[in-house]
Amino acid sequence: MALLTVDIEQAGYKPQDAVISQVAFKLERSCLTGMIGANGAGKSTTIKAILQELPFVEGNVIKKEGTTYSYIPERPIFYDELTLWEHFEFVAAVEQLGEEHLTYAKSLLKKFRLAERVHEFPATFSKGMQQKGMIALAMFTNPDLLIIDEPFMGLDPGSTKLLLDMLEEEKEKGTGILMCTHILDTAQRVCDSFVVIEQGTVKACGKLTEVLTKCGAEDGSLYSCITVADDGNE
Ligand SMILES: Nc1ncnc2c1ncn2[C@@H]1O[C@H](COP(=O)(O)OP(=O)(O)OP(=O)(O)O)[C@@H](O)[C@H]1O
Repeated sequence: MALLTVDIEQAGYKPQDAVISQVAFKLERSCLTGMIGANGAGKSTTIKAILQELPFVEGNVIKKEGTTYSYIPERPIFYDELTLWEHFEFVAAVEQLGEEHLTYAKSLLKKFRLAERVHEFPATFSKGMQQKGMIALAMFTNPDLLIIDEPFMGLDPGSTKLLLDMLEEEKEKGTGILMCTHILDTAQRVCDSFVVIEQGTVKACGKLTEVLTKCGAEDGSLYSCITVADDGNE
């Protein structure tokens, strides 16, 4: 059974006002799935439906029993009154995680060159540092499933490379990953499967070759799978 089976008929922010419809795909273990689409296509809304944060969802999002997940939002969210390290301690306490998780957290923070800053408040960090803090917070719990919205925003080239290596390691551990991104050349290189969202619905889904064929991308590039809606202006 897949880690997560998404089969949404309709979903949105107000009852009976669908923003996405007929969105169906599966997330498997050890598989990095890239969700791509133009601005406003419905990627973040699909993620919110998966996280059960939408008031209106018709259909099903079925998690395999016992599956744990972590979510890395597009914009980092921290508690103002907690230092970065206190965030790790807080999550560890709430989720009843053992000392080995906090040891793993320290190694992640070291890799991200945040070890010296852990006792400071994240609000005083740069955007990229906040993003790396969020990534470490999501990973230290060792979830079965990682859901990541635009992970490369604000990351310097070294941190981007580090994150890509970490995603590879996560996959080797068996983690399933859903990653929303506009960095399509990177997505094309690293993702195992794709979900192309257009105007709130799935335009294509599957391995690269299937998706390129379904989208008629004759140049073999994911960029050709994304149609930007005409806003009617000259
Ligand atoms: N909180 C909200 N309330 C009402 N409508 C919303 C809300 N958030 C998003 N929408 C609408 O839902 C549609 C899909 O937006 P969504 O944020 O899912 O797009 P996206 O594919 O993630 O875009 P982007 O690449 O710009 O992040 C858009 O028309 C947007 O205006």
